[in-house]
Amino acid sequence: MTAYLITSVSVVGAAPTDLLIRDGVVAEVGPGLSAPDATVIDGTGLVALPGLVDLHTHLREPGREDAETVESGSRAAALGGYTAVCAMANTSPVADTAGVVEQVWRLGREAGLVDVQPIGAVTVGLAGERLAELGAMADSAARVRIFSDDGHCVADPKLMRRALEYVKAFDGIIAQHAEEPRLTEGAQMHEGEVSTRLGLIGWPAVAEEAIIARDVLLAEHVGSRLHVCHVSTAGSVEVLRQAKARGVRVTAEVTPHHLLLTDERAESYDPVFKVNPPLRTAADIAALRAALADGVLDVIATDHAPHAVEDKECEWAYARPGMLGLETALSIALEVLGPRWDLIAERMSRTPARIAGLTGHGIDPAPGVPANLTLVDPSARRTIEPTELASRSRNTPYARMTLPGRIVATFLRGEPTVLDGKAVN
Ligand SMILES: NC(=O)N[C@@H](CC(=O)O)C(=O)O
Ligand SMILES: [Zn+2]
Ligand SMILES: [Zn+2]
Repeated sequence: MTAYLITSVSVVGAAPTDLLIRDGVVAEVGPGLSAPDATVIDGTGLVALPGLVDLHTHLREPGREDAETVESGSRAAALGGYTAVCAMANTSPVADTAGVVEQVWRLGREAGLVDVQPIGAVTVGLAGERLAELGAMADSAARVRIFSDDGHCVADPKLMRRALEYVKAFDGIIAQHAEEPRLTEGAQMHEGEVSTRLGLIGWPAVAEEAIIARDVLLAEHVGSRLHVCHVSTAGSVEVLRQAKARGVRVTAEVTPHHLLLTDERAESYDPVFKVNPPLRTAADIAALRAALADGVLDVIATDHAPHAVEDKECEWAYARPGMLGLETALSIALEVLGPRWDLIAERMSRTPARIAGLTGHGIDPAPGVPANLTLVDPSARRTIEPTELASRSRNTPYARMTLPGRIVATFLRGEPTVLDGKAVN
């Protein structure tokens, strides 16, 4: 195993120091380290962060390997500075049994680029009718702790209650895609001025807020853990703020795209901007950013949603919702938050690792800590070229945009997965 000496690097924004990585851990931290056998990486101007952790990734395997595989998505993740991702269950077949979650987990180990932690479905086939084998998935080799029907809402309140009750036994979490289906029938974009002007059926903010309000009450009643996926509206933030003030065990995530892009992007009719929940208004973005800073929103999660060309390059109404996220998330965080490294580490690494129970991740580089970390060049700017992404899909909403920050290297348990900005394997 090669040792790595990273010189003059800022650890989460602190004054420059040296980092020695050896035998899978951070062996030493301090100025003027020497290690003759180590490969030296000049860290001048770079920031070391604990490896990023994504609570919400779609890897598409099994079933849509043309759009992404566990391996291609893992490579995209590593290039984005991630050392662990949670893989959503809306694959084909659905990850609703111990067999499928173990398959995804095993594929992740074989790829070896990030730790892939499968999320299990809440209901059989994501159909919202009966609970999946949550216990069998929890007891499987994949040790599933987060369950979600993401892509669909667990709309039936009785099923949602039973799911929350069930996972309480092993301190599991239900991660909800909050969308009241009756309020979003035929919806194409955010319901507001722009949808009226374009004549597209709207997806009202209240369809999200009503489910979150119901679910925090259910979680409170049951005393169980709820996680809210991709929060997109100012009203949702207020519901969450009140629930947290009451002590409800709820956590919430926001995506990079909901922090940056507005519903006006739909004016182009370019389906790359079609996503669920839809892009909202500037006022929503302001509320989401404030909530991310004050902690009502716990986590930035990518909702990386690769789609094949034929599912995206078609008429808006027929296009699948979803956008790529893994390879651009840190740049968007820098664009939105600026160089607030401690906040970035908290929202993109420490807190998501804690929520998912991923031991060894989300820990700032310090002696003895597993060497799961990433090196960022904050002064670099890069123009996003879809064909240069490692994802098998091309549906990035940031094509040809110039964004701050570049991932220089990523280490998983002391082994580089990315060096000089390029994937190692
Ligand atoms: N976000 C999306 O627009 N799409 C996701 C599903 C989801 O996250 O709801 C997908 O699987 O493509
Ligand atoms: Zn969703
Ligand atoms: Zn999703």
